[in-house]
Amino acid sequence: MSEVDIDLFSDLTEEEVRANEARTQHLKSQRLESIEQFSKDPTERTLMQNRLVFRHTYGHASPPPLTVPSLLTTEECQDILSEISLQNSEWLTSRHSAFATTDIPVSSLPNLAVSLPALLHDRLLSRWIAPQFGFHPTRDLAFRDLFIVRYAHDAQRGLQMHTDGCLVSFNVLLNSHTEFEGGGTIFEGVEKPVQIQQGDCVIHDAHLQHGGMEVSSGVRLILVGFVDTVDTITKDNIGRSMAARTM
Ligand SMILES: O=C(O)CCC(=O)C(=O)O
Ligand SMILES: [Fe+2]
Repeated sequence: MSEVDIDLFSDLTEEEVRANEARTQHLKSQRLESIEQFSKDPTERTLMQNRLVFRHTYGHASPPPLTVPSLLTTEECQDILSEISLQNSEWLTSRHSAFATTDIPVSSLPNLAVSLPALLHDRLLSRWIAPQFGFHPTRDLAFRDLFIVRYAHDAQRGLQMHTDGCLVSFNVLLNSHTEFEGGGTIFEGVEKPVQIQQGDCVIHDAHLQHGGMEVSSGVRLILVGFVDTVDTITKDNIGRSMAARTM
């Protein structure tokens, strides 16, 4: 074949389209066959198997959001908020590129950077998120990001509909619901916004479209977490630090 015969932009022939479809179908059924042979118990499967089962189960339809009441006590919520005032932390608006929140990363708060992820790992990842989504309670999951978000009637009021770049997301209301009007999390397919009490937590599949309902008065403060499998978080962190070194 001469160079002029190669047209990268030509449409595939009907035969090639059929062959591609058959290959995709074959891969799908191979994947399904191997998933069916996995143990039904997530603690007996590997991390990669658990991830495959998660994708297979929720790839086409997300489960409805789940509310965990009183994940944090009122005192614990207040301690988190006092730490922000104590550190005189600056609210950032450029950490999440596409759907930016006004936020502070927990990693920048010295008295919470280690203790809060540890507490949430135990109380939320192991007890709720791992069993709910088919992961090993202690081995598989970690936080890709953990941050405190501020919505206010005279600043950022809400957040448009989006999906998060992780497997599972959650938010915990940190201040009292009496300190604002409106607010809550809107989910595709859920009629009313999910409005929780101080310390309660809403967990959801990160691919379920959701957004922050605008506050019409006052201030709403939430703790947001993006949860993923430890292997992908480690890989992305290595990639990021290598990119930083070559800059
Ligand atoms: O405001 C909320 O309830 C949702 C926040 C959120 O989805 C996010 O920060 O990614
Ligand atoms: Fe989100």
